[in-house]
Amino acid sequence: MVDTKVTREDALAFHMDPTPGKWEIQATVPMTTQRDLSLAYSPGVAVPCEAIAANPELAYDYTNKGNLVAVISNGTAVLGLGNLGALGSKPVMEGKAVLFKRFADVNSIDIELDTEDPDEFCNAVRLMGPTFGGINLEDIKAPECFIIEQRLKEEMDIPVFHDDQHGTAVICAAGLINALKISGKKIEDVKIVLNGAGAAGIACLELLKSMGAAHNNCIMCDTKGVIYQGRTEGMNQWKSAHAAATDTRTLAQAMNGCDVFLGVSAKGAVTQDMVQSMAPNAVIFAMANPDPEITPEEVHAVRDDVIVATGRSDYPNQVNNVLGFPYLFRGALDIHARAINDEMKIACANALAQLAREDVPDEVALAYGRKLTFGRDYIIPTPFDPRLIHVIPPAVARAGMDTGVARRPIVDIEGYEESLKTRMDPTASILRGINARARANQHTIVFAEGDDPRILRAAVLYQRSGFGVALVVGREDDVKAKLTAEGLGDAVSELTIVNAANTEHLDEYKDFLYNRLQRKGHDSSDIHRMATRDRHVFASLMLAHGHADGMVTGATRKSAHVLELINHVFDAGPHDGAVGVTAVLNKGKIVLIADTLVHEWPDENDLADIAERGAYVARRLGLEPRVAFLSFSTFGYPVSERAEKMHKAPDVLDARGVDFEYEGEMTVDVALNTKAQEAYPFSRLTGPANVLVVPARHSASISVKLMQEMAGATVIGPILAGIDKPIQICSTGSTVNDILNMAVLASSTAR
Ligand SMILES: NC(=O)C1=CN([C@@H]2O[C@H](COP(=O)(O)OP(=O)(O)OC[C@H]3O[C@@H](n4cnc5c(N)ncnc54)[C@H](OP(=O)(O)O)[C@@H]3O)[C@@H](O)[C@H]2O)C=CC1
Ligand SMILES: CC(=O)C(=O)O
Ligand SMILES: [Mg+2]
Repeated sequence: MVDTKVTREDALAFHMDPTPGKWEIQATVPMTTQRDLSLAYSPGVAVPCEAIAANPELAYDYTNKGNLVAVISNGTAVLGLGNLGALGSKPVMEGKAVLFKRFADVNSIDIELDTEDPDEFCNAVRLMGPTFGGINLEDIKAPECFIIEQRLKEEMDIPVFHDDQHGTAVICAAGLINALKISGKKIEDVKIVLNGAGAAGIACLELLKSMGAAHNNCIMCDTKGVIYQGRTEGMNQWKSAHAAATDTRTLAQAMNGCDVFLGVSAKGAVTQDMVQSMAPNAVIFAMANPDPEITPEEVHAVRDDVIVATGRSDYPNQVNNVLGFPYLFRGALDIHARAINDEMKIACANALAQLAREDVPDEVALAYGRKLTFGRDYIIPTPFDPRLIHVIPPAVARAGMDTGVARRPIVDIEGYEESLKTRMDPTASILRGINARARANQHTIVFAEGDDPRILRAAVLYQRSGFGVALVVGREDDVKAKLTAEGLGDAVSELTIVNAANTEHLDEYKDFLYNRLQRKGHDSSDIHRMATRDRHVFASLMLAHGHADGMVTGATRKSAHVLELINHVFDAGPHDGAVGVTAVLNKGKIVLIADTLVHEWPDENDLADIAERGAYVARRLGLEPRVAFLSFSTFGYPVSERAEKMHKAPDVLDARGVDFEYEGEMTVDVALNTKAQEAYPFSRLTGPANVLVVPARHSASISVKLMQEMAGATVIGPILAGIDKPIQICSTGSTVNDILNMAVLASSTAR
């Protein structure tokens, strides 16, 4: 099992911070001037209104309809939790909406309808049809969901898709295609038992039968047991269609000798005895959420030849509709589809199955912390696979065009595939990589400022998120009181509190410090005071002695002051090759800015050092470095004494023969904008720069803080590079999340 423990507190905090819920709305047009107002609203808005009234197709050009999907529920079958009502279902629906955005760049809003009456439900949805490019129905119980979906499909001219039925069926089919390939069985021959005759169950069995599963080989069960021909209790027309000619009456009897078990029912419905009675090389998809019918551990305890999948992300083989609905709708929206038909669903299932059989890119392996190769523990792509967005929607769109549901077919399908690649935020995969490396490293991080509640919360999160061990420097009674005040009293026993009074290494630390500082004006009582009372020095001493792998500090004091203290223990001055590198993430881009900490006014040799350190950090983050030396001039114009050192720095790197791309001097737009780069065809940069070496510390500070304040960029760092242990220096305004990010970055870059 992948170690991603989630506590009740984590789940509630995630839904409360930074603002209640999981999404908000942003404008895509400027709304600052009188002219903007006149265009966006009256009188300008009248023009597209009249155009659309005359030709409804134009709604796809002048409104957000074409990329907007409603996730609609009445909360009658929320995951496997039962009828929680419309409001109770809202967290799941908000979640589906953000999954649409995150995985396929589809804008989505959740709508919870407070009715269990299919007529009322259908009326409400039908009336809002003009707003959306598609309707994703979610967590509506059977059999009402069948009536609702069927009626809305007939009445609406946009795709209406009940995710729990068809999304689940598509992923289940994709997984089963591959599981049967591995177990060497054919879908036409296998005996299938499906538990749960609701929305998901009926749709799964229907799709599998349309793909070749034999009616006589399939048995469906519900809370009353086997659905056999002639049964009357708890029946409806959809169950009747799958009633089997069989003498078996219970799930246990049905599973005896079967090849495939599919569970879309409830937690714990399957026992180990049932598993033992299945045929050799059996397949079990226990898809109930949040808890499966049987856990992989329970299966593996009694059988080692079974291929197991669940609906959860913390086990291998996640058979969950998150792999389907974002991409099915992406493909459907991009052809302005009238519907999502069976051919589009089957195309999606086949494309997913095919993708799992292909070589997996390193970045996916990195994000999951393990090598993924087609086999028992990898029968279906993982949700964070970046290929999904450009592989699955084209397959769906093609099938839609071939079957006549496209209002606007795609002419250049290759161009379409390329455009899909640019939809996703590349910083997400970088952050995932950093997290995965940190988790794999399991490093110990010392948090120097254990008297600050933000630091304590970040330390608790670091440990609880499974990154490794967090040590906090502080007084035990103070840390306990502060954790308790933060509502984290239970974390007191989890965190290791370190200080001069409880370490056995104090003499060793003091000797080390005395040796370094005796000729720098510090006597032994200074040394004692520093080692015992200054938490920055104490934490640095722990790091220097290998009692931690990385350090986070700076949340309570100015970084220049903290750096001075660290310098008592480490050679982290400008002449020691130390450099501060800050990562700035915004709008899908990541750039490293250096030197943000150590060199006040670097000369060309220092600038070359800074470039080398920046390139090193870039590689540790999984980026291939492209370094730009920034100035207000580009390649010698305008001539200025101040720009001269930036002009010369590339020559220094030429002489050093480094193994990364660099160029300069140049203005920041030339460094970051490929269009602006076209004016300099001789430039050695093959793309936008990702390491920006700035002329001085003041320009570094100004650019980072400007990005943070004006653009809302995420800033991680500075990380102190060039010394052999990672030290992260936060800013005094850092949030808990910023501090956690810094700890994770320190951990991922530590050796
Ligand atoms: N992994 C995935 O992607 C997905 C998983 N699911 C999961 O599937 C489950 C069902 O969802 P959905 O189809 O939407 O819900 P529905 O309410 O439409 O259907 C539930 C069905 O399960 C049956 N059932 C419930 N408990 C048991 C049990 N202990 N033994 C046998 N049958 C039982 C019910 O039987 P009866 O008819 O007798 O009441 C009913 O037929 C949920 O756990 C859900 O989380 C759903 C969609 C996607
Ligand atoms: C995954 C999903 O949609 C469900 O469990 O209901
Ligand atoms: Mg669902």
